[in-house]
Amino acid sequence: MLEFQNVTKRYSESGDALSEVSFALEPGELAFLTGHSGAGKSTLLRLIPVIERPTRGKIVLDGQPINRLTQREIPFLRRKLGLIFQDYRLLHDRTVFDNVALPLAIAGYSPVEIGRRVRAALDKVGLLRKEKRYPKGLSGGEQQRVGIARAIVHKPPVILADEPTGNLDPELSAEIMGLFREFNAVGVTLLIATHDLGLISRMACRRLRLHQGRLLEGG
Ligand SMILES: Nc1ncnc2c1ncn2[C@@H]1O[C@H](COP(=O)(O)OP(=O)(O)OP(=O)(O)O)[C@@H](O)[C@H]1O
Repeated sequence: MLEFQNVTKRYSESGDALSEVSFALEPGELAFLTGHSGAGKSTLLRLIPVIERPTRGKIVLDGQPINRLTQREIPFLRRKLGLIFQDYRLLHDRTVFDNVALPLAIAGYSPVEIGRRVRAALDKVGLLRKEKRYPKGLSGGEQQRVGIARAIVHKPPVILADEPTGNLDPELSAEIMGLFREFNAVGVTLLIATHDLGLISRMACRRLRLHQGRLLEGG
């Protein structure tokens, strides 16, 4: 479903953030991406939606090599991905409903279809009754669940999460991980970057470990 072949990412300011990284995730796999601060986790995740491009090497998503995609083709690639961030990245002047609806509105879905899909996504994360609220009035865990609903509303086959529980206490983190497991149980492929080694040990999943831009384990 996702393959990295000898991927290197060099920043002119700071050198190689990733060096010769190779791994493959099968459809329906759930893997954690770990490593010290600055190991290259965020860089690796940013290459997949083509927020950044690799310096060398090849990346294949769902059978499609993504290296040479044009700017026009990138939105179609991103429809296969659900992106989840540590800081939620919600729009604070929009309701919960509108935040989750945003990707569908951009993709041109009809209002009826948007309503149906947004409510299904909010139901999945347990926030159906809060659709009219604004993000500021929600707890951190609830805000992250809005971020997750937004990431899954278009039913992507792959979810990428960058420190999704970084701002949450252990109980809420476990809740979020429970949601990821549910998505995984219906066949979604997940790659989750995290520092939380306790959480990883409890989940018994594959671990890709980066150290100074190199994949030391799990490749
Ligand atoms: N846009 C950028 N321009 C220049 N250097 C960058 C850029 N983004 C990341 N880097 C550098 O690349 C290296 C890897 O950073 P990255 O953010 O991928 O690590 P990380 O493992 O996600 O760290 P953290 O856990 O602290 O978020 C670091 O040395 C960082 O300074």
